[in-house]
Amino acid sequence: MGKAAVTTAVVCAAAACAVAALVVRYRMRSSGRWARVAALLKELEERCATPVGKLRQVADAMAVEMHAGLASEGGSKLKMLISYVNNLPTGEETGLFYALDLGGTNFRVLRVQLGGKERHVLKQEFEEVSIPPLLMVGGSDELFDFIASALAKFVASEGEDFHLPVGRQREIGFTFSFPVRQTSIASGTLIKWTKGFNIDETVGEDVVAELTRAIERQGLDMRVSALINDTVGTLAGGRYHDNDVVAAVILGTGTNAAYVERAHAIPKWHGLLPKSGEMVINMEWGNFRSSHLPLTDYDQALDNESLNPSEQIFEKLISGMYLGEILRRVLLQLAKEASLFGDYVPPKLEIPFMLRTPVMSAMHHDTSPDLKVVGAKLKDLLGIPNTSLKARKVVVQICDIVARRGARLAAAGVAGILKKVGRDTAVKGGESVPRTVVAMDGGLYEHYTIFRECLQATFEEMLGAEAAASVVIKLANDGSGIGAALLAASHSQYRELEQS
Ligand SMILES: Nc1ncnc2c1ncn2[C@@H]1O[C@H](COP(=O)(O)OP(=O)(O)O)[C@@H](O)[C@H]1O
Ligand SMILES: O=P(O)(O)OC[C@H]1O[C@@H](O)[C@H](O)[C@@H](O)[C@@H]1O
Repeated sequence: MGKAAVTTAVVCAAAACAVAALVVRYRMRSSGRWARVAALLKELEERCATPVGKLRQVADAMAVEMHAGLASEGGSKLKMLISYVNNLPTGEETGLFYALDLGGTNFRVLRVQLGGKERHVLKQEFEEVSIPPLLMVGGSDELFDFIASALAKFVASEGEDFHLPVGRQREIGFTFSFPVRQTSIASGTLIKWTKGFNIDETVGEDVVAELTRAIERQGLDMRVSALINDTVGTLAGGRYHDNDVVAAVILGTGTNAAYVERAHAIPKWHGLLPKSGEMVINMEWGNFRSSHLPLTDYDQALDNESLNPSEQIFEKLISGMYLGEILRRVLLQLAKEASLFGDYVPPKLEIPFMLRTPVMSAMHHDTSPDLKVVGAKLKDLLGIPNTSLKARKVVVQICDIVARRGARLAAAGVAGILKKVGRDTAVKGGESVPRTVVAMDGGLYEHYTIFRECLQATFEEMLGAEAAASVVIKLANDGSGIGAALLAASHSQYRELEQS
């Protein structure tokens, strides 16, 4: 073989060796990378684990904290707020009533013409607007003026089908989805903001007075006849259609629960005992905290960097505002520590709340063989193109771990309430336990199917088939809107006139 040929052969051989070495190095690095991914996934799974024994401890702790919160003000992280609702709708309510529902993401205005026992809701109309994020952290008057102006526009569109007796004021049920220390059915001071709201000047103020002033600034002649939390509204709306409703849970941007307590079981209540012998309690369960909660470093970091550090820990584990953010934090860690998306960290993955729960839900529900929805969301929203199927599968696995932890903890919360009211077993004191209904609402519960189904299955796993058979957990869609209007009706300033 000539010299040139030998040289060529040697060069080719060397090149081949180099390529082989590169391939081996790549494969080794790649296998090392996926081993690191697997290790981090395993650690996450272990830290987020919610075996049924742990869930029972969470449920027991919830029931204990409920007792403590009813015993004295400040007795527990659970505020167990008196709602001043001691008569739930009878179904006989009649007339035109408005409802305003200020939630964590959306603001809804609603009007309803009630037709009494036989005819119930004759007609209802509502509008929903997203709350401009800047108003959540701006001035108090700006927020309430935004609400009042939306109300004024809505009232102006009132049609012939809605009618009010001559000379009467339009009345409003005001649903305010934040913790309020109520002083009556239609007054109460804001304890603190939660979720994405943070307006210092409103804290400690009477939110009905704030709204009333804003309504006057709009030149509207309307009166707030009931101030309620959205869980209380959902309970009232649920009871309107099903007399067995004893509790309501919201799983939306935030999370919370309300339930019907026996008035004599509220040591901190020094008012007159209501004739009904009952009082609806707004638990503010988002602030629940227990050593049994499976907290990870991701949760800790999220809490430390939130608007309300060390507050609303239960809410930060299970509600819509936070599930997507937890997922983002885990993906960021895997991108940094295990090059999940290759040798660079996608810049958008560094931005807090860049990954919202509806996107997480869409990826989690992707059933396509190549997970193309996952690929598209990663590319379009996070600027991560050309992800491998392997990486997409990891994303779905993390969605599953985070969402199931949230759903299982929510189920434990419901079990805790039922334990408090003695409805968590099939038989109590020799008597079979009556049918018990928990009204659910909120965009997370309504739209995140895997989350909702996991909550239901976990609840049955915790209680056992026999006890769970007497408990119905059902969606009470927009219960808080109708509920607020019903409670406005049952506390109307004209009620005595109608009864006389
Ligand atoms: N398709 C979805 N999948 C999962 N979560 C969703 C979806 N749509 C909305 N959500 C969650 O529901 C929340 C809105 O809940 P909703 O009850 O409608 O309003 P609010 O919390 O303002 O009362 C959103 O913040 C989001 O976290
Ligand atoms: O309907 P949203 O906005 O998800 O609110 C649910 C709960 O969110 C919590 O943050 C509030 O403290 C509760 O009062 C409220 O009920």
